[in-house]
Amino acid sequence: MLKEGRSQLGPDSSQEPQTISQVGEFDLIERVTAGRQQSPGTQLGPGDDAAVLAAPDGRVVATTDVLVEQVHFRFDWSTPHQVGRKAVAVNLSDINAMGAVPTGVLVGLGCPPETPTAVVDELADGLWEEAQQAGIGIIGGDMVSSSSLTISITALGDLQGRDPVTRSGARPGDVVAVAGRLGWSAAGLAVLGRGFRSPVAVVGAHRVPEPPYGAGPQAAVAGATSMVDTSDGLLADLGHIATASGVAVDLRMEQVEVPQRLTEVASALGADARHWVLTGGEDQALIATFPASRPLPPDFREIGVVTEGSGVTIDGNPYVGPTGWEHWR
Ligand SMILES: Nc1ncnc2c1ncn2[C@@H]1O[C@H](COP(=O)(O)OP(=O)(O)OP(=O)(O)O)[C@@H](O)[C@H]1O
Ligand SMILES: Cc1ncc(C[n+]2csc(CCOP(=O)(O)O)c2C)c(N)n1
Ligand SMILES: [Mg+2]
Ligand SMILES: [Mg+2]
Ligand SMILES: [Mg+2]
Repeated sequence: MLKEGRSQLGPDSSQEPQTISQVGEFDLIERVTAGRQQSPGTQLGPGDDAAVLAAPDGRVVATTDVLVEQVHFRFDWSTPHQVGRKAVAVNLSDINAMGAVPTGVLVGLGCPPETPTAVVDELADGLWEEAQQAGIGIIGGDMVSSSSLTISITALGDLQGRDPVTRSGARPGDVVAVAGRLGWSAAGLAVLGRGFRSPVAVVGAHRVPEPPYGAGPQAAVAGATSMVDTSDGLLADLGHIATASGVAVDLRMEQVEVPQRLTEVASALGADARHWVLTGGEDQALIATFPASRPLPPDFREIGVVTEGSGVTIDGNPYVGPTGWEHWR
């Protein structure tokens, strides 16, 4: 609700404000935070100089991902609600990739003054919906004026007494496995980029990723030696494991599924579905390595092996071309 005296409305102050500059900073904060349900671990939520969260494990997992209009999303391709969900999902995905469970998120929002109030309302609903799906709340944030709409999220998580699963523990002989979708978001991006709005299965995957929440802790319990989420692309993100662990990774292409749905979309667009699966980002799948002696946890499927050496190969051959998204390239 708007508080009297704060809003700078035009001559007819009974009108609902159309833009956020008419609402003002503090009423906007009130608008996006009021009446929301926090998790039991939140001892102090939004409203003070900082929030206070319980840290049951005694350690806190912390990660940040920033999303910028025209770089990470477009409002002619996605609704504000979808953008809000995606912004939280990509952050919770990094908590998942450490083998942790999320405990709270903080949301920094930069908006141009002419941003419609309805856009921020819907964005906030999307942010909250994805957070609440994970059983957490938005425990704080910041609102500033900016030239393009920017969402900077910090996610916090709990290791539940387990060691974090880092990028650096893969060992020769380990199996490489994946949980979640690969290539779907890139297919959706290609469809939207050509001016189409369907098929909804791929467009939806681009608008709101579906990270395999729960598979991260599952991998940790199953003894994963390394893990990363796919934000830039399978080959690029596997490259982070190879580099950090000082090993080579070889993908076995007969094990890497190229879904029929993606093949159909690719053939309609004259594109290459295999390329989407190997280098498409933003699916927020998990790639992990496991000792070959241990059974893979249920959400994971084998896609390759870890060997001695360096870099990522496919059936022993290097991949030619960009392996994933890189900013400024
Ligand atoms: N400006 C920065 N200052 C300090 N550390 C940073 C900065 N930018 C990135 N990092 C760190 O570098 C590492 C890699 O960052 P990156 O953003 O690639 O990770 P990610 O979130 O897994 O990937 P993505 O951004 O594609 O989702 C992370 O540990 C991140 O915290
Ligand atoms: C309008 C628009 N154009 C292009 C893309 C594709 N894209 C942007 S950032 C990124 C990698 C992950 O980002 P980060 O590394 O910052 O986490 C990808 C694949 C998009 N989502 N929206
Ligand atoms: Mg990551
Ligand atoms: Mg990330
Ligand atoms: Mg990235």
